[in-house]
Parts: sequence; structure tokens; C-alpha cells
Amino acid sequence: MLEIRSLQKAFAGQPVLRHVDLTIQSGTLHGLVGANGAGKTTLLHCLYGLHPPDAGRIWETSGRPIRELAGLLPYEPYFYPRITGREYIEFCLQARHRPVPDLGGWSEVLELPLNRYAEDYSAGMKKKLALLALLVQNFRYLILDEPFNGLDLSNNLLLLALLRRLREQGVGILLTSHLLGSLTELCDDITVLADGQVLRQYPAAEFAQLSSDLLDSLHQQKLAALAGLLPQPG
Ligand SMILES: Nc1ncnc2c1ncn2[C@@H]1O[C@H](COP(=O)(O)OP(=O)(O)OP(=O)(O)O)[C@@H](O)[C@H]1O
Repeated sequence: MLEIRSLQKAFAGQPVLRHVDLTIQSGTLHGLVGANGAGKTTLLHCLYGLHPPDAGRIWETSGRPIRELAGLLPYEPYFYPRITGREYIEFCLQARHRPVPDLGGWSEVLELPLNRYAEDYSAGMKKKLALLALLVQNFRYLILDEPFNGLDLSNNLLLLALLRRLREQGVGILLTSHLLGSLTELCDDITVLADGQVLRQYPAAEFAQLSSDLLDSLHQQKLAALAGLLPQPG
């Protein structure tokens, strides 16, 4: 299990995460939702060790370093110039001293031209290439920042099927998305983050409640903002 307890993080004195608790179990899919700027990416980056927490604890229950067990799909994958898709995958595997498998099957299923420069890929293809680099490494956990972003409908469906298959194989997956429908279709639990705090964690049985709660809170926020914007009656 991946455990996050009482995590706090601030940038330049501005709190971004406040006492966040989260548990990611093996063989489960956990969704993370929240408004733009709620702190989702920061939470994923803290979990993967890209940002040191200001306070709190993050650990894997076996005691092994999280980076050994988990792969991160960034929101916007970056690739060095003049490196082909295949070379990128090979580089990722060699950096972790893992054998390079035959990538032909993956290239066909994901429709990725692995011999072309990755920097020339479309946004969706870049996302798929970064995902492939994680898939071939057989991680125990996947941390996915907006994995559906940029994917067309058919790849979206393929990713849904792929994530379900990985869950069956025991992989623990934490993913963010603004596509609530995809998350409720897929996840075992969904955490709502608001202003850096866990508002509530919903098990699948309560997902119907989640949609109406989110609608309520959005409408309340927007109505309050509107009241401030509209001129007061003279
Ligand atoms: N490296 C950084 N330095 C300073 N501020 C940062 C940094 N990274 C994030 N922030 C700030 O932290 C807050 C949360 O950002 P974060 O990217 O985690 O939100 P998010 O929930 O992922 O948003 P979105 O849905 O738009 O992707 C924002 O106010 C952002 O400007």
C-alpha cells in the first residue's frame, strides 16, 4: 500500500496541500478530482518524490522506496529532442537496468510510430508513449496525471480497458481526471480535493452522491462569486 499521512506543502509561503491523507491499495483504482489549482498535480508529485513535503509522511508499506515501485505519468510528458519513441522506451528501461522487450505488439495496439522523433508526436501520441514507458516496466503502482487528456475516443476506451486489466493484475493506480464519468465508471474510490484539503473520499457505492455534491458545491461557489460581481441595487 502507498500511504500519505497529514501531508503539507506550500510554495513561497502559500499552502497548496493541507493535512492530506490518502491510501492507495494494490489492485485498486483511486480517482482524484478537484477544481483547477486544487493541488492534485502537487499531491502526485509529492507522492512520487518530485517535491519534498513540508510536513507529513509518505511511504510504501513494504518499506521500499516509492520510486522503485511506482511510475509517474506527467500531465505534459517531455521528450528530449532528436530521440525516437523507441529510443525513449529503451532509455527508460536501460536506466532501470531492465531488459528491452519486443515493442512491435505495443506499437500496433497503441498505433505509435516508434521510429519517429517523439518531439514530433501529437499530444495524444506523447501521452501514449509516456504511458507505454510505464507499462513495459511492470510497476506495482501507477501515478497518472490526466491520463485521458489528449486521447481520442477510441484510445480513451482502450485506456479504460487497459487500466481495468492492470487492476486485475494487482497494480494500484492513482489517477487524476476532470472526466468524472470516466472516473466513476472505472474507480473503486474517488477523493475530492478542494483548496488543498481532502473534502471527502467516496467509495463506489456513493458515486451517485459524489456527482450531486460536486454540482452543489460548484453552483454555490459560482453563485457566491456572481453575487460579488453583480452591481448592488441602488
Ligand atoms: N512549482 C510550483 N511553484 C509555485 N507554485 C506552484 C508550483 N506548482 C504548483 N503551484 C501552485 O499550486 C497550486 C496547485 O497547483 P496544482 O498544479 O497542484 O493544481 P491542480 O489541482 O493539479 O490543477 P489543474 O486541475 O489545473 O491541473 C496552484 O496555485 C499552482 O499555481
